Amino acid sequence: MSEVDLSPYRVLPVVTARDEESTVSLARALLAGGMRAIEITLRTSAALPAIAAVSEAVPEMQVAAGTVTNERELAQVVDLGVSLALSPGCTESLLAAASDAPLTFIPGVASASEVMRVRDYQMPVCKLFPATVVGGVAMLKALAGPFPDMQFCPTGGLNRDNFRAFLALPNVVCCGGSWMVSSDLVDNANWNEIEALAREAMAEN
Ligand SMILES: O=C[C@H](O)COP(=O)(O)O
Ligand SMILES: CC(=O)C(=O)O
Repeated sequence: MSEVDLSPYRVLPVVTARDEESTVSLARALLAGGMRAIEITLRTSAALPAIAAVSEAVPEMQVAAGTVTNERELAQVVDLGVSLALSPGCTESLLAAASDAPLTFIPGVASASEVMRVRDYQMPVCKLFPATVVGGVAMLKALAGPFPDMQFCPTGGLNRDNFRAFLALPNVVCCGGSWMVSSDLVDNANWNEIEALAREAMAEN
């Protein structure tokens, strides 16, 4: 595994790609609002071309692949030259493949046992998913006790009202969310509002 440091990004926008053109416009709006990383989830057939297009057209942006759920998808993003990949979960086969892959991998966890499984692979950062469902801030405070060496990127249920409480925790390196890239904003090409929401999220972090 290589090491991409998530700490400078603070808020990772979690994007569902519609097509290459709109995802490039979206990435430009996020960048204009001060965001320097974007997670493009493998939830649509547009995702892989959109990852390639944003990497090419917006080189200032750290492009991450999200929703990587198995070895085949991991291989696809490695082939694209992606340097950062995230998953909602942490199967043994995915952890084993990712630990040998030339990228930084952030697996998803929802329990102490899953944190232990990830730590067995010497991966220091986990996505807590779905963060607000599995205990939110209280869960992260509780995990800090047995796992003082682990850092988290809580994702799932975060919004403009609650994300700062997550970022204030010492074991939170970054948080993820889609509130600034909601499908109605993207479908309506509302880049100005996306830029404003990104700027608001990045203020005073
Ligand atoms: O599955 C959802 C994404 O990981 C982000 O979660 P969110 O839409 O609740 O911010
Ligand atoms: C849950 C999430 O953020 C992901 O699919 O990577």
